[in-house]
Amino acid sequence: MSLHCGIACRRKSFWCSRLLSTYVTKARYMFELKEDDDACKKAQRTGAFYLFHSLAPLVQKSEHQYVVPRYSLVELERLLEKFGQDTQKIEDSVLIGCSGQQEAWFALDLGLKSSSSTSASLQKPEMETELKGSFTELRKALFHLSVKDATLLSTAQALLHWHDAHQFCSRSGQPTKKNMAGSKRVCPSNKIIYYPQMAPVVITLVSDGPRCLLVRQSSFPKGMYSALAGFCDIGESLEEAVRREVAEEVGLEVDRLQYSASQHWPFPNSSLMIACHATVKPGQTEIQMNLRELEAAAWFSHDEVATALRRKGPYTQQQDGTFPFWLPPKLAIAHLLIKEWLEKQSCSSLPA
Ligand SMILES: NC(=O)C1=CN([C@@H]2O[C@H](COP(=O)(O)OP(=O)(O)OC[C@H]3O[C@@H](n4cnc5c(N)ncnc54)[C@H](O)[C@@H]3O)[C@@H](O)[C@H]2O)C=CC1
Ligand SMILES: [Mg+2]
Repeated sequence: MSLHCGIACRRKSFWCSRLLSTYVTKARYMFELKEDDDACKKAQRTGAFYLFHSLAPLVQKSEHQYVVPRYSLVELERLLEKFGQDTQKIEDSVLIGCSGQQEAWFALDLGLKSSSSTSASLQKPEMETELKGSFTELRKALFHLSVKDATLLSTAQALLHWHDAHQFCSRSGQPTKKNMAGSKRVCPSNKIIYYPQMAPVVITLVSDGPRCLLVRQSSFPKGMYSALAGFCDIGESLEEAVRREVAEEVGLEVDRLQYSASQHWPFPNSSLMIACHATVKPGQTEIQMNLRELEAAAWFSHDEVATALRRKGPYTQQQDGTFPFWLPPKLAIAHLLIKEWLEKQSCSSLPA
Protein backbone atom coordinates (compact mmCIF):
# COMPACT_ATOMS: atom_id res chain seq x y z
CA MET A 1 0.00 0.00 0.00
CA SER A 2 1.30 3.45 -0.89
CA LEU A 3 2.30 5.76 1.96
CA HIS A 4 0.96 8.75 0.04
CA CYS A 5 -2.67 9.80 0.25
CA GLY A 6 -2.98 10.15 -3.51
CA ILE A 7 -4.11 13.80 -3.48
CA ALA A 8 -1.88 16.26 -5.32
CA CYS A 9 0.18 18.05 -2.71
CA ARG A 10 1.36 21.60 -3.29
CA ARG A 11 3.45 21.85 -0.14
CA LYS A 12 7.17 21.75 -0.82
CA SER A 13 7.61 18.81 1.44
CA PHE A 14 8.74 15.19 1.16
CA TRP A 15 5.32 13.94 2.12
CA CYS A 16 1.73 14.87 1.57
CA SER A 17 0.30 15.33 5.05
CA ARG A 18 -3.44 15.29 4.25
CA LEU A 19 -5.53 12.62 5.95
CA LEU A 20 -2.62 11.55 8.14
CA SER A 21 -2.83 11.33 11.91
CA THR A 22 -1.01 13.88 14.06
CA TYR A 23 1.50 11.21 15.02
CA VAL A 24 2.32 10.28 11.43
CA THR A 25 2.54 13.96 10.42
CA LYS A 26 4.95 14.56 13.31
CA ALA A 27 7.09 11.55 12.44
CA ARG A 28 7.35 12.66 8.82
CA TYR A 29 8.11 16.24 9.76
CA MET A 30 10.98 15.01 11.95
CA PHE A 31 12.21 12.85 9.08
CA GLU A 32 12.19 15.88 6.77
CA LEU A 33 14.13 18.01 9.26
CA LYS A 34 16.77 15.31 9.64
CA GLU A 35 17.18 14.89 5.88
CA ASP A 36 17.00 18.52 4.78
CA ASP A 37 19.37 21.10 6.33
CA ASP A 38 17.46 24.06 4.86
CA ALA A 39 14.14 22.86 6.25
CA CYS A 40 15.80 22.34 9.63
CA LYS A 41 17.33 25.81 9.65
CA LYS A 42 13.94 27.25 8.75
CA ALA A 43 12.33 25.28 11.59
CA GLN A 44 14.74 26.93 14.04
CA ARG A 45 13.06 30.29 13.34
CA THR A 46 9.75 29.10 14.80
CA GLY A 47 11.20 26.48 17.13
CA ALA A 48 12.09 26.34 20.82
CA PHE A 49 15.55 25.82 22.34
CA TYR A 50 16.49 23.95 25.53
CA LEU A 51 19.80 25.01 27.03
CA PHE A 52 22.62 22.97 28.56
CA HIS A 53 26.04 23.84 29.97
CA SER A 54 28.67 21.07 29.86
CA LEU A 55 25.83 18.53 29.47
CA ALA A 56 23.87 19.83 32.50
CA PRO A 57 20.36 21.04 31.56
CA LEU A 58 19.08 24.45 32.58
CA VAL A 59 16.21 24.09 35.07
CA GLN A 60 14.28 26.49 37.23
CA LYS A 61 13.71 25.03 40.66
CA SER A 62 10.28 25.44 42.22
CA GLU A 63 9.03 23.87 45.42
CA HIS A 64 7.54 20.67 44.00
CA GLN A 65 8.95 20.20 40.52
CA TYR A 66 11.69 21.58 38.32
CA VAL A 67 10.55 23.61 35.33
CA VAL A 68 12.49 23.57 32.07
CA PRO A 69 12.65 26.97 30.33
CA ARG A 70 12.62 27.19 26.53
CA TYR A 71 13.85 30.02 24.33
CA SER A 72 12.97 31.22 20.84
CA LEU A 73 15.68 31.76 18.23
CA VAL A 74 15.43 35.55 18.68
CA GLU A 75 15.83 35.25 22.47
CA LEU A 76 18.79 32.95 22.01
CA GLU A 77 20.50 35.28 19.55
CA ARG A 78 19.99 38.19 21.96
CA LEU A 79 21.44 36.14 24.80
CA LEU A 80 24.54 35.16 22.82
CA GLU A 81 25.09 38.74 21.66
CA LYS A 82 24.76 39.99 25.24
CA PHE A 83 27.56 37.62 26.24
CA GLY A 84 29.72 38.68 23.28
CA GLN A 85 29.23 35.37 21.47
CA ASP A 86 28.93 34.59 17.80
CA THR A 87 25.36 33.50 16.92
CA GLN A 88 26.98 30.85 14.72
CA LYS A 89 27.07 28.77 17.91
CA ILE A 90 23.38 28.04 17.28
CA GLU A 91 24.55 25.70 14.48
CA ASP A 92 25.76 23.36 17.23
CA SER A 93 22.16 22.73 18.32
CA VAL A 94 20.54 19.35 17.82
CA LEU A 95 16.95 18.48 16.96
CA ILE A 96 15.25 16.58 19.79
CA GLY A 97 11.56 16.53 18.87
CA CYS A 98 8.56 18.52 17.74
CA SER A 99 5.00 19.29 18.79
CA GLY A 100 1.83 18.18 17.01
CA GLN A 101 1.70 21.67 15.52
CA GLN A 102 5.18 21.24 14.01
CA GLU A 103 7.05 23.42 16.44
CA ALA A 104 10.55 21.93 16.32
CA TRP A 105 12.52 21.55 19.56
CA PHE A 106 16.28 21.90 19.74
CA ALA A 107 18.96 21.56 22.42
CA LEU A 108 22.12 23.65 22.59
CA ASP A 109 25.08 23.30 24.94
CA LEU A 110 26.62 26.66 25.82
CA GLY A 111 29.53 25.14 27.71
CA LEU A 112 30.95 22.61 25.26
CA LYS A 113 33.41 23.65 22.58
CA SER A 114 32.79 22.25 19.14
CA SER A 115 35.04 21.76 16.13
CA SER A 116 32.55 23.59 13.90
CA SER A 117 32.34 26.80 15.93
CA THR A 118 35.14 29.03 17.15
CA SER A 119 33.06 30.43 20.03
CA ALA A 120 34.50 30.02 23.49
CA SER A 121 32.35 28.29 26.10
CA LEU A 122 30.14 30.60 28.11
CA GLN A 123 30.64 31.24 31.79
CA LYS A 124 28.16 29.24 33.82
CA PRO A 125 27.42 31.51 36.82
CA GLU A 126 26.81 34.59 34.66
CA MET A 127 24.48 32.63 32.40
CA GLU A 128 22.58 31.22 35.38
CA THR A 129 21.98 34.68 36.80
CA GLU A 130 20.83 35.98 33.43
CA LEU A 131 18.53 32.98 32.82
CA LYS A 132 17.21 32.80 36.42
CA GLY A 133 17.90 29.09 36.59
CA SER A 134 20.67 26.62 37.25
CA PHE A 135 22.50 24.12 35.07
CA THR A 136 21.91 20.95 37.08
CA GLU A 137 23.51 17.55 36.57
CA LEU A 138 20.96 15.39 34.72
CA ARG A 139 21.13 12.56 37.29
CA LYS A 140 20.04 15.02 39.98
CA ALA A 141 17.45 16.87 37.88
CA LEU A 142 15.79 13.82 36.33
CA PHE A 143 13.63 12.80 39.26
CA HIS A 144 12.32 16.33 39.87
CA LEU A 145 11.01 16.73 36.33
CA SER A 146 7.73 15.71 34.70
CA VAL A 147 8.05 12.46 32.72
CA LYS A 148 7.70 14.45 29.47
CA ASP A 149 10.51 16.87 30.34
CA ALA A 150 12.71 14.10 31.77
CA THR A 151 12.36 12.08 28.56
CA LEU A 152 13.10 15.08 26.35
CA LEU A 153 16.13 16.21 28.36
CA SER A 154 17.49 12.64 28.45
CA THR A 155 17.32 12.47 24.66
CA ALA A 156 18.90 15.91 24.37
CA GLN A 157 21.73 15.17 26.76
CA ALA A 158 22.48 11.82 25.10
CA LEU A 159 22.65 13.44 21.66
CA LEU A 160 24.76 16.40 22.82
CA HIS A 161 27.08 13.96 24.59
CA TRP A 162 27.44 11.82 21.46
CA HIS A 163 28.32 14.86 19.31
CA ASP A 164 30.85 16.04 21.88
CA ALA A 165 32.55 12.64 21.79
CA HIS A 166 32.53 12.22 17.98
CA GLN A 167 34.04 15.43 16.70
CA PHE A 168 36.82 13.67 14.85
CA CYS A 169 36.84 10.87 12.29
CA SER A 170 38.36 7.74 13.81
CA ARG A 171 39.94 6.85 10.45
CA SER A 172 41.28 10.17 9.08
CA GLY A 173 41.60 12.12 12.34
CA GLN A 174 39.92 15.07 10.59
CA PRO A 175 37.08 17.07 12.23
CA THR A 176 33.65 15.63 11.37
CA LYS A 177 30.76 17.91 10.45
CA LYS A 178 27.28 17.50 11.84
CA ASN A 179 24.18 17.93 9.70
CA MET A 180 21.81 20.70 10.81
CA ALA A 181 19.53 18.39 12.85
CA GLY A 182 22.44 16.55 14.46
CA SER A 183 21.17 13.14 13.31
CA LYS A 184 24.61 12.30 11.87
CA ARG A 185 28.21 13.52 11.39
CA VAL A 186 30.23 13.18 8.21
CA CYS A 187 33.98 13.19 7.66
CA PRO A 188 34.54 15.66 4.78
CA SER A 189 37.74 13.92 3.66
CA ASN A 190 36.51 10.32 3.26
CA LYS A 191 32.70 10.77 3.51
CA ILE A 192 32.36 8.26 6.36
CA ILE A 193 29.01 8.86 8.09
CA TYR A 194 28.73 8.48 11.87
CA TYR A 195 25.29 7.99 13.43
CA PRO A 196 24.40 8.47 17.12
CA GLN A 197 24.51 5.15 18.92
CA MET A 198 22.87 3.48 21.89
CA ALA A 199 24.27 0.45 23.73
CA PRO A 200 21.69 -2.32 24.29
CA VAL A 201 21.34 -3.27 27.96
CA VAL A 202 19.18 -6.10 29.32
CA ILE A 203 17.46 -5.56 32.64
CA THR A 204 15.83 -8.64 34.15
CA LEU A 205 13.63 -9.22 37.15
CA VAL A 206 14.28 -12.82 38.15
CA SER A 207 11.62 -14.60 40.18
CA ASP A 208 11.39 -18.01 41.82
CA GLY A 209 7.61 -17.75 42.11
CA PRO A 210 6.86 -16.15 45.49
CA ARG A 211 10.07 -14.06 45.61
CA CYS A 212 12.01 -11.79 43.28
CA LEU A 213 15.74 -11.22 43.09
CA LEU A 214 17.06 -7.71 43.65
CA VAL A 215 20.66 -6.54 43.67
CA ARG A 216 22.89 -3.61 44.65
CA GLN A 217 26.05 -2.22 43.10
CA SER A 218 28.33 -0.23 45.40
CA SER A 219 27.70 2.84 43.18
CA PHE A 220 23.92 2.78 43.88
CA PRO A 221 22.50 5.26 46.42
CA LYS A 222 22.55 3.71 49.91
CA GLY A 223 19.69 1.27 50.54
CA MET A 224 18.53 1.09 46.91
CA TYR A 225 18.13 -2.29 45.22
CA SER A 226 17.27 -2.87 41.57
CA ALA A 227 16.79 -5.59 38.97
CA LEU A 228 19.85 -7.23 37.36
CA ALA A 229 21.23 -5.23 34.44
CA GLY A 230 24.04 -5.71 31.96
CA PHE A 231 25.33 -4.61 28.58
CA CYS A 232 24.74 -6.99 25.67
CA ASP A 233 27.89 -8.48 24.18
CA ILE A 234 28.45 -8.22 20.47
CA GLY A 235 26.79 -11.06 18.57
CA GLU A 236 24.35 -11.91 21.36
CA SER A 237 20.58 -12.19 21.11
CA LEU A 238 18.45 -10.62 23.83
CA GLU A 239 17.73 -14.07 25.28
CA GLU A 240 21.43 -14.98 25.37
CA ALA A 241 22.34 -11.68 27.04
CA VAL A 242 19.75 -12.22 29.80
CA ARG A 243 20.89 -15.80 30.39
CA ARG A 244 24.58 -14.81 30.51
CA GLU A 245 24.11 -11.72 32.73
CA VAL A 246 22.06 -13.66 35.31
CA ALA A 247 24.61 -16.48 35.32
CA GLU A 248 27.56 -14.05 35.52
CA GLU A 249 26.20 -11.86 38.30
CA VAL A 250 24.31 -14.24 40.60
CA GLY A 251 25.26 -17.74 39.39
CA LEU A 252 21.71 -18.80 38.48
CA GLU A 253 20.19 -20.27 35.34
CA VAL A 254 16.99 -18.73 34.03
CA ASP A 255 14.23 -20.78 32.57
CA ARG A 256 11.40 -18.78 31.06
CA LEU A 257 11.78 -15.27 29.70
CA GLN A 258 9.10 -12.68 29.03
CA TYR A 259 9.73 -9.32 27.39
CA SER A 260 8.07 -6.39 29.15
CA ALA A 261 9.11 -2.98 27.78
CA SER A 262 12.08 -0.83 26.80
CA GLN A 263 13.43 2.60 27.65
CA HIS A 264 16.17 4.95 26.52
CA TRP A 265 18.51 5.64 29.44
CA PRO A 266 21.11 8.41 29.10
CA PHE A 267 23.63 6.89 31.59
CA PRO A 268 26.53 6.23 31.36
CA ASN A 269 26.43 7.21 27.67
CA SER A 270 23.22 6.22 25.98
CA SER A 271 21.63 2.84 26.53
CA LEU A 272 18.55 1.11 25.24
CA MET A 273 17.25 -0.70 28.31
CA ILE A 274 15.34 -3.87 27.35
CA ALA A 275 13.29 -5.09 30.28
CA CYS A 276 12.30 -8.72 30.85
CA HIS A 277 10.88 -11.02 33.49
CA ALA A 278 12.56 -14.38 33.97
CA THR A 279 12.15 -17.36 36.28
CA VAL A 280 14.80 -19.66 37.69
CA LYS A 281 14.64 -23.40 37.30
CA PRO A 282 12.62 -24.99 40.14
CA GLY A 283 14.70 -25.65 43.24
CA GLN A 284 17.71 -23.73 41.93
CA THR A 285 17.66 -20.54 43.93
CA GLU A 286 21.00 -20.43 45.72
CA ILE A 287 22.69 -17.12 44.88
CA GLN A 288 26.41 -17.09 44.13
CA MET A 289 27.14 -13.42 43.89
CA ASN A 290 29.86 -11.98 41.62
CA LEU A 291 31.69 -9.64 43.99
CA ARG A 292 33.35 -7.76 41.14
CA GLU A 293 29.93 -6.60 39.93
CA LEU A 294 27.67 -6.54 42.97
CA GLU A 295 27.66 -5.50 46.60
CA ALA A 296 24.52 -7.41 47.58
CA ALA A 297 21.92 -9.75 46.06
CA ALA A 298 18.92 -11.28 47.79
CA TRP A 299 15.45 -12.75 47.35
CA PHE A 300 12.60 -10.50 48.50
CA SER A 301 9.00 -11.44 49.29
CA HIS A 302 5.87 -9.78 47.93
CA ASP A 303 5.29 -7.93 51.23
CA GLU A 304 8.86 -6.65 51.48
CA VAL A 305 8.73 -5.34 47.92
CA ALA A 306 5.25 -3.80 48.36
CA THR A 307 6.42 -1.95 51.51
CA ALA A 308 9.55 -0.68 49.76
CA LEU A 309 7.54 0.57 46.77
CA ARG A 310 5.28 2.56 49.08
CA ARG A 311 8.26 4.09 50.91
CA LYS A 312 8.85 7.77 50.17
CA GLY A 313 12.26 9.50 50.31
CA PRO A 314 14.48 10.98 51.55
CA TYR A 315 16.05 7.64 52.46
CA THR A 316 18.25 8.75 55.32
CA GLN A 317 20.37 6.65 57.66
CA GLN A 318 18.42 5.00 60.47
CA GLN A 319 19.41 4.94 64.15
CA ASP A 320 21.01 1.50 63.83
CA GLY A 321 23.28 2.86 61.07
CA THR A 322 21.52 1.08 58.18
CA PHE A 323 19.55 2.63 55.35
CA PRO A 324 15.95 1.67 54.58
CA PHE A 325 15.38 -0.74 51.68
CA TRP A 326 14.01 1.22 48.73
CA LEU A 327 13.51 0.77 44.99
CA PRO A 328 14.21 2.81 41.83
CA PRO A 329 11.76 5.67 41.22
CA LYS A 330 8.94 5.63 38.66
CA LEU A 331 10.98 6.99 35.77
CA ALA A 332 13.38 4.01 35.80
CA ILE A 333 12.24 0.92 33.91
CA ALA A 334 13.33 -1.20 36.88
CA HIS A 335 10.38 0.33 38.76
CA LEU A 336 7.96 -0.85 36.08
CA LEU A 337 9.34 -4.41 36.16
CA ILE A 338 9.04 -4.59 39.96
CA LYS A 339 5.50 -3.17 39.89
CA GLU A 340 4.42 -5.64 37.19
CA TRP A 341 5.79 -8.53 39.23
CA LEU A 342 3.95 -7.33 42.34
CA GLU A 343 0.67 -6.99 40.45
CA LYS A 344 1.02 -10.47 39.03
CA GLN A 345 1.66 -11.82 42.53
CA SER A 346 -1.42 -10.07 43.90
CA CYS A 347 -3.60 -11.49 41.08
CA SER A 348 -2.31 -15.04 41.53
CA SER A 349 -3.00 -14.94 45.28
CA LEU A 350 -6.65 -13.87 44.77
CA PRO A 351 -9.19 -16.61 45.48
CA ALA A 352 -10.54 -18.15 42.24
N1 LIG B 1 16.77 2.56 34.01
C1 LIG B 1 16.88 1.62 34.93
O1 LIG B 1 15.90 1.20 35.55
C2 LIG B 1 18.23 1.01 35.24
C3 LIG B 1 19.32 1.30 34.45
N2 LIG B 1 20.52 0.68 34.65
C4 LIG B 1 21.61 1.00 33.72
O2 LIG B 1 22.08 -0.19 33.13
C5 LIG B 1 23.44 -0.03 32.83
C6 LIG B 1 24.12 -1.39 32.78
O3 LIG B 1 24.14 -2.04 34.04
P1 LIG B 1 25.50 -2.56 34.68
O4 LIG B 1 25.11 -3.54 35.78
O5 LIG B 1 26.36 -1.42 35.06
O6 LIG B 1 26.17 -3.33 33.45
P2 LIG B 1 27.15 -4.62 33.45
O7 LIG B 1 26.64 -5.63 34.39
O8 LIG B 1 27.31 -5.01 32.01
O9 LIG B 1 28.50 -4.10 34.06
C7 LIG B 1 29.12 -2.90 33.70
C8 LIG B 1 30.45 -3.18 33.06
O10 LIG B 1 30.25 -3.69 31.75
C9 LIG B 1 31.31 -3.28 30.89
N3 LIG B 1 30.70 -2.79 29.63
C10 LIG B 1 30.48 -3.55 28.55
N4 LIG B 1 29.95 -2.84 27.55
C11 LIG B 1 29.81 -1.58 27.99
C12 LIG B 1 29.29 -0.37 27.41
N5 LIG B 1 28.79 -0.34 26.17
N6 LIG B 1 29.27 0.75 28.18
C13 LIG B 1 29.75 0.73 29.44
N7 LIG B 1 30.25 -0.38 30.04
C14 LIG B 1 30.29 -1.53 29.33
C15 LIG B 1 32.15 -2.28 31.68
O11 LIG B 1 33.28 -2.96 32.11
C16 LIG B 1 31.30 -1.93 32.86
O12 LIG B 1 32.05 -1.67 34.02
C17 LIG B 1 23.99 0.91 33.92
O13 LIG B 1 24.91 1.76 33.36
C18 LIG B 1 22.78 1.65 34.45
O14 LIG B 1 22.82 3.03 34.15
C19 LIG B 1 20.70 -0.23 35.65
C20 LIG B 1 19.65 -0.55 36.50
C21 LIG B 1 18.36 0.09 36.40
MG1 LIG C 1 25.22 -5.52 36.00
